[in-house]
Amino acid sequence: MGNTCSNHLGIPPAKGPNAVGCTDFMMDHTVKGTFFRIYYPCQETEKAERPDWVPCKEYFNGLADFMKINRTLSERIFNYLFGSFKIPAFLDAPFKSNEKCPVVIFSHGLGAFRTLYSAVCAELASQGFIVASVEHRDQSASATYYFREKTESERASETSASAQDNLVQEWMYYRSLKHGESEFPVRNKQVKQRADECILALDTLIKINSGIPVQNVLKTQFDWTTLENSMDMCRIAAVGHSFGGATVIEALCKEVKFKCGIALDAWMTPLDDELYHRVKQPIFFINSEKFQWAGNISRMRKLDSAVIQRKMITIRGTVHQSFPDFTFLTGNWIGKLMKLKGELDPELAIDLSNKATLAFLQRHLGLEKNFNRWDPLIDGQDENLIQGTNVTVLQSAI
Ligand SMILES: CCN(CC)CCN(C[C@]12C[C@](c3ccc(C(F)(F)F)cc3)(C1)C2)C(=O)Cn1c(SCc2ccc(F)cc2)nc(=O)c2c1C=CC2
Repeated sequence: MGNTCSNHLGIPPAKGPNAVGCTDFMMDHTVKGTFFRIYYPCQETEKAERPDWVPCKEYFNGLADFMKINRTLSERIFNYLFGSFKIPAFLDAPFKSNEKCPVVIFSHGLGAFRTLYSAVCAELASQGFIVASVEHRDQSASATYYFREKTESERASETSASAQDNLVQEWMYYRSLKHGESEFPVRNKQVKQRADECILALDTLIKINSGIPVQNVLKTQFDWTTLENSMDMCRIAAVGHSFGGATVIEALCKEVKFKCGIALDAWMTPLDDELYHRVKQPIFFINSEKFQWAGNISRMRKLDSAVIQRKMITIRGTVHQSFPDFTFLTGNWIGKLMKLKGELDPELAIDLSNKATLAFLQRHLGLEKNFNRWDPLIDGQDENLIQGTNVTVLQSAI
């Protein structure tokens, strides 16, 4: 848990009936491969430990770049503030489920990376889902890494004794917009790559499910063959936060295997106008009260349909950062100061979002669970929810 003085802080444990395991997967040695963390229902084990929430310091460096603050100073601050937090899951715990698991592919926001949404992903896994939280290599992540083969000169230059396998770990950091560079072309190219990476992650899970051997370049203690025939490949959804919300819509458009999508405080700017009439699956927009604006909402309303279920709710007293894990990891006043927390208790906020998400997934994946008890949340029926949006959108803008 966090440092002693703030031991009430930490990412809330998942509420579902299953214990949650997590492990990492990286395919092949190129930046074009897929890299994701999976969260899954696991056997209760005492011996497995909880992994660090931020896997290595390069991520803090990347966060500093993203927030345009000095690296060395911020690395110490981040390490002090967040360095000791663990995520609510057991690293490499053995997979266990007595039924086929529905699948969720999760896409992070601008400047985030695969581990920062564990309160959402672990909750879904505790309710029986297998969740792959993708780490994007479109330079929208604060940091990410991949392996490449050593070049001749690299091999030649190293001392023969140290020559491990011939792989080099390469770090890729957040690419900020150049001065005067227009945003749309960059973000539109990124959202297309992000959707492809979500589809590649799904294809990898399909291979694993059908027993086709896939190579994980990361050395983990997890036995991937235990996932053979464990996933229900007719029940697949995409979920994402902010830029990841746009990625959900792009991915639904490209891949019909995604039966529905849930966009958490979606940022619609990166999407092509001609995409809106092409996407055919149900979509659920779960918005914060403070982040949205008329132009963004009117883009979401372009997806309104009389025949395909499109829903929107707004959670009162929430901010953009109410969805990633940071919202749980600072005290109240610093959290509000840094806009990591809204007025509503962060655990209540994410609980409402998760329950509404589960109800929507049950409805559109045809699950036989009891998530339908949270159906009223889909229509904003709760004191902390607004049906639709609090933002006033001019009728003409739709
Ligand atoms: C000047 C920087 N400028 C960059 C364009 C704007 C920076 N910014 C607001 C921030 C992220 C903030 C943040 C994080 C983390 C701490 C910490 F202290 F807790 F670490 C503090 C303060 C800084 C709140 C956003 O970009 C908001 N945002 C996000 S935030 C996703 C995220 C990123 C890093 C995380 F660690 C967790 C979550 N994802 C999106 O897809 C989109 C947007 C905006 C449009 C599309």
